[in-house]
Amino acid sequence: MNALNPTEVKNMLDLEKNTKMTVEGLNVFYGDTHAVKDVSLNLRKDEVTALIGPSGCGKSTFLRCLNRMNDTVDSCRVEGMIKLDGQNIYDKNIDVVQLRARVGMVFQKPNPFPKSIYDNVAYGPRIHGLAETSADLDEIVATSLEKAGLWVEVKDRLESSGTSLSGGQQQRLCIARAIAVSPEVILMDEPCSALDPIATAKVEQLIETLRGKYAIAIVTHSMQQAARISQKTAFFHMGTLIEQGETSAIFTAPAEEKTRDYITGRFG
Ligand SMILES: Nc1ncnc2c1ncn2[C@@H]1O[C@H](COP(=O)(O)OP(=O)(O)OP(=O)(O)O)[C@@H](O)[C@H]1O
Repeated sequence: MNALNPTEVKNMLDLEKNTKMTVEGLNVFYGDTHAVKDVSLNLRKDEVTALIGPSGCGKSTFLRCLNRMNDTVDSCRVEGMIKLDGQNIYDKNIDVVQLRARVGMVFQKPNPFPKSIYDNVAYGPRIHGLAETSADLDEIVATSLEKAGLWVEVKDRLESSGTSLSGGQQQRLCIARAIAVSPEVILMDEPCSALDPIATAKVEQLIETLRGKYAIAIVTHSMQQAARISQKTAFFHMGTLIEQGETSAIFTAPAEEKTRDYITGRFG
């Protein structure tokens, strides 16, 4: 075998250094339904990865395995290996509450708690003991709201209910809530599908500002959105990962016919 040249070695080390999560041979079943079939995919800490594909192809199931949200579904069985920084997240010694702080999630429908804006963001840091004093907590809440691009809009009404905000603001509040516990990965399951175009644009801008600070995986039905916000794209079809790669390549020169048919709107 030929030795690797220095550039190849550097590329391999960079890849290793920037990989946050690795998924190898993932199979997921709901009873007899084989929802995800032998999927292997890595998430890098400096990138947004978009998961696309027609309804029912297993995108959400895949995403929900990354922080063990599927543990809550009785019929769900997960096989294969998912590692966070090299550690198997399905290991019996893993504390799932800690895991979900490290791998946060934002859902399709904004789901703020029926509490004040302040308490929505403070909830996680409180239960994880991240603030020693109330001033520390104030600081975490303010910083998280700033990072979520919501601070200016809510700083004078922190005691108002989170549910009193507009849909787009609620979604950014949910992102602030995820950020508040200093996650390393943020999973987003169609975070804009319940939002109007202006609120969608704000969330997309926010994702762009979060890129590089967190590994981000986003399920989206909008191919325009995937093209705008992601660096990597993975195309699923009937539980199988058909193709993955640079977003620009997937959308301009897909290798697989199925991918081409999907992105050109022939099915889905
Ligand atoms: N809780 C569940 N119980 C049983 N089957 C489920 C459950 N959740 C998903 N499935 C099945 O698993 C398969 C994959 O569903 P999944 O929701 O992951 O697809 P998806 O690509 O995210 O779809 P969509 O784009 O419509 O949200 C489907 O056949 C679905 O019916």
